[in-house]
Amino acid sequence: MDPVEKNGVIDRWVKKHLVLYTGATRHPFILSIRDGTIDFSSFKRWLWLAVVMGIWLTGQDYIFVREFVPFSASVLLKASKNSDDNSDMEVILSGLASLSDEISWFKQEAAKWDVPLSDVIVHKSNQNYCRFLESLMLPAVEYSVVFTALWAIETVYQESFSHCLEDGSKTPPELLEACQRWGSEGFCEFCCSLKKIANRCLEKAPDEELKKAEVTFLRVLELEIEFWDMSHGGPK
Ligand SMILES: Cc1ncc(CNC=O)c(N)n1
Repeated sequence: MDPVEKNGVIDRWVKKHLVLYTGATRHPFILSIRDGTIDFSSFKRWLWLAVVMGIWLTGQDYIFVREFVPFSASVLLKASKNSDDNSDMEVILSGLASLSDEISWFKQEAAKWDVPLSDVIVHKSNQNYCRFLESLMLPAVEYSVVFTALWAIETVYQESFSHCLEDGSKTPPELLEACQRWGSEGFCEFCCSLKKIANRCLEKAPDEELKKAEVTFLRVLELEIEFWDMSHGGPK
C-alpha cells in the first residue's frame, strides 16, 4: 500500500466498519440514558432502572479498569522501547493519571450507593474483555496494534458519554457525573492525541501488522458492545 493511501488509517477504518462502530458508540443503553425514550407513566421506573443499572455497571467497570491499568502500563513500556516520538510516553502517562483518579471515583461512588466493590461478581462478558486485554499485554504484540486498542477503548467511552451530554439529552441527574467523566472536553482531547499517535504508528506499519491492528479494532468494538449488553442481562 502506498503511503498516501495509508493516511488517516483510523478514519478509514471507522468509515469501513461504521455499523459496528456505531453499534458500540450509540448502544441502546447509552441512547436510553440520553433520550428518555419512554412513555411518561413509566418514567419513574425507567429512571430507577437506569440508575440501578448505572450503579451495577459501575461495579463491572471498576473491575475492567483494574485490568485496564496494567494494560495501559504495558503500552507505556512498549512506548519506551519502540516509539520514535518522546511525547507518546507523556500522553499514555496522562491517561494512567486519570485512571488513578477514576479508581478513587469508583470507590467513592460505591460508598455513596453502599455497594461494596469487593463483592462484585465478574460478568462473563467482562471476563472476556479482561482476558483480551491480558492477551494484548504480551511483549510480542506490536506497539501499533496495542495503541490501536488503547485508542478504540477510550474513544468508545468518549463518544458514548459525550452523546449523553449533547443539547436536548435527558440524562438522569444521578448519571451526569459519570457522563462528564468520559464526555468532557479534556477526555475528548486526550482521545484525539491517542488517534494521532495511532495513525502515525499505523502509517509505518507493514501490511501484516496493519491487518492485525484492524482485527484488534473490530474486537474492541465487539467487546464494548457486549459490555453495554450487560445492562439488559443484569448481574449473572
Ligand atoms: C468497558 C470500558 N471501556 C472503556 C473505558 C474507558 N477507559 C477507562 O476508563 C472504561 N472505563 N470501560
